[in-house]
Amino acid sequence: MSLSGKIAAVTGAAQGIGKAIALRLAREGADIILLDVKQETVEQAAKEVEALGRRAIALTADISNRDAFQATLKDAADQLGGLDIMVNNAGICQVKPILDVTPEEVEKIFRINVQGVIWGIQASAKIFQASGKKGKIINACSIAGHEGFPLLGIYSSTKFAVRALTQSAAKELASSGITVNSYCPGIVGTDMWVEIDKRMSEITGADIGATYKKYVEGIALGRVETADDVAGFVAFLSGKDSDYITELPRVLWRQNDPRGKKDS
Ligand SMILES: NC(=O)C1=CN([C@@H]2O[C@H](COP(=O)(O)OP(=O)(O)OC[C@H]3O[C@@H](n4cnc5c(N)ncnc54)[C@H](O)[C@@H]3O)[C@@H](O)[C@H]2O)C=CC1
Ligand SMILES: CC(=O)C(C)=O
Repeated sequence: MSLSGKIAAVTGAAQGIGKAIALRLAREGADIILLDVKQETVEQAAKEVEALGRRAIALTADISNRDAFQATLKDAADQLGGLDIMVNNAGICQVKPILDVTPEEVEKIFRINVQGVIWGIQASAKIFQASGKKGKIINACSIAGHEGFPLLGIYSSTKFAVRALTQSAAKELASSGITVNSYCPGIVGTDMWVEIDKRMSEITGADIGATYKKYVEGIALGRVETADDVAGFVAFLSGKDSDYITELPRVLWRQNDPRGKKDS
């Protein structure tokens, strides 16, 4: 697929899945706006994009700060000549029993994982609409957005919210030709999982590495997902071949059996 001539923004692009997405979209020909709270590493990631022959702008911004996030994104899009693809990837995890979680902790993760996605949808949709572009919005959900996991309850609830936002935005923005989808990885071997494993071991007493191993052993394909696996799917959602896909993931419409029997 070619993304030549396209401009993509990726949040949380300093490392992990976001960085892999930024580099993959650049390899497909897109110029990239990379945004993260980590200044040094996001600038380094932008240099890697430039080394692929693409234009890159590194932004240091916090997606939970609506005004600053939206203003820096708009400036960068103006500088590069527009925006075609918005990847709302940045997010944080939290490992804690529901009974122990504090109001500050709940507020923090919802401000980043949920509000940050809302501000990203708003900012990019307004840029697409102003330019008349049929842009693509792609949000980071998770398998935890489909099933609540023990000790990941608050995190899971933020990802359920991302799924709802994706579905609603897809319906609201379809008339502007904007598609809205999300990716829902399982266990991806990034720093996020290093942190989850460490926190799980503090809470449960399991050895370091044991929780990660247990989760990975349950994967049907027999190996952990990589950031590049996720980036490949996001590249598909960014390109022309996915033009008629919106509101992914969704529960497929249940159809009656044409022979007259109802499916169960
Ligand atoms: N690693 C995994 O197993 C899975 C991850 N995900 C989701 O994928 C996304 C990326 O995850 P990873 O790359 O694994 O995480 P990571 O922790 O390795 O990287 C996240 C990046 O987001 C940035 N970030 C965090 N808060 C930010 C904020 N307020 N504003 C701007 N940037 C911020 C961090 O600085 C970091 O560079 C997250 O939304 C995560 O919830 C979903 C399913 C599985
Ligand atoms: C971090 C995350 O989303 C999972 C499911 O591990």
